[in-house]
Amino acid sequence: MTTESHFDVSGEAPPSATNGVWLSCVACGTEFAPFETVRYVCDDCDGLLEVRYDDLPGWDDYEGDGVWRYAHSLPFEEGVSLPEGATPLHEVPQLENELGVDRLRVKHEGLNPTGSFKDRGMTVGVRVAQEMGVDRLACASTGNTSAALAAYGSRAGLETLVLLPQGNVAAGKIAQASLHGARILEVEGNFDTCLDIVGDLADSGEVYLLNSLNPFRLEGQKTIGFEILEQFRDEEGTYPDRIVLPVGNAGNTAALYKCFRELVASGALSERDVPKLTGVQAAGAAPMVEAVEEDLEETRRWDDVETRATAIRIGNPVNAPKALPGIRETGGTAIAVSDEEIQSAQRELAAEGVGVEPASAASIAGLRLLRENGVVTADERVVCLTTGHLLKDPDAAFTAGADPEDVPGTTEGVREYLGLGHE
Ligand SMILES: Cc1ncc(COP(=O)(O)O)c(C=O)c1O
Ligand SMILES: N[C@@H](CCOP(=O)(O)O)C(=O)O
Repeated sequence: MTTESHFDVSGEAPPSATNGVWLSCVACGTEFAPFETVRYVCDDCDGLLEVRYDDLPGWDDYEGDGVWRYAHSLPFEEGVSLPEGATPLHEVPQLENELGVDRLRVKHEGLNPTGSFKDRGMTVGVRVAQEMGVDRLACASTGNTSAALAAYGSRAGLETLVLLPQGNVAAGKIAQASLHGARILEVEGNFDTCLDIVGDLADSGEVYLLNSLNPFRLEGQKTIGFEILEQFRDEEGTYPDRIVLPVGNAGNTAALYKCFRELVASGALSERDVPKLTGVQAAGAAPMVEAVEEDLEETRRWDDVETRATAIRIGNPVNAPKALPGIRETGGTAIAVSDEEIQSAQRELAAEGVGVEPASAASIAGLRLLRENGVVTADERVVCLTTGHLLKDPDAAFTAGADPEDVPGTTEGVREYLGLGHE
């Protein structure tokens, strides 16, 4: 990983900082006060903003469990919490053996309170919304962000509005947003259209945007990285060589990269221990893979996206300017997988007891391809991120799983059906 980069996260607090926290534009470096004015991008150049700290802690500064264990790396000491984080790092011995890597672990973010990693971002994002004094939160969503926003927003007593792409959101996620009290707008258009619209509403101050364009959301998601490194190190005595993750709006890729850079800047992690960030997209929605393969500075917007992994059915990843350097500077890569490969991986994870929604299984499907083409070598220690719970998308689970069988309502009838002997 190179440290000579405008993504360097060390530095002295500017006068505009509040308690050693400020915002900095990743494109031009302009600095802003963090909580005085609501802004999502740079006033000068529209570049993405990131949260900066004058004090970057080391491992010993962390205490407790979950997202708020890492409070010293966050803008506040505590937030609206359900609580979130502290998800397991599963061993998956069959997959490890079959894929042929030295170590394979699965970080299952589906075990967060609303069933996805979005809760990590919302616990911080909603705390910031309270600080800003806003009363209406909003997001565009392929489903999980809306579920998390609805839950954390209602817990904070704030109004929530979610814009979903009509016909392309899994049932479990809409059910969550609905029951947690969000106002749900089903938009004629895809996720990127929803984000364009809610972005306009946010720009005119009608809503507070809690998509991952909001830099505070990514601070919460950054804790996935801290947790993976600590858990892996505690179990294996070393750090993973590679983290493989599904990519949609590219928030997690950006957040993990920021985690690594902060740890390097504080001296808590050496550069040679930084895991290679490896993104996986569905072949029908793969602008990040295209940008990596063609060595583009920016992603091209894909207007027509299609995949059964609806969570990553995204053609214009807003965090690409943060995530592409993350992939490149850590020595990682990006790869596209088919829906069939995703479904097989979903079954393979399920066979080890790990129930995930389709987008999550993309990480395993991608790792398989990268092993087959030799990009990932047999001596690697790999963590695959699984981002959402199986029950988020019951239809996909039924399609991938076995059908229930009708049987008579008697023991004898069931015995006969199963071909078992009589007593
Ligand atoms: C289950 C799931 N996996 C992966 C992703 C992609 O994550 P990111 O947008 O951070 O790339 C999303 C949403 O975008 C998601 O809901
Ligand atoms: N998969 C996401 C898409 C939106 O991503 P975000 O991280 O920008 O909120 C979802 O669940 O909506």
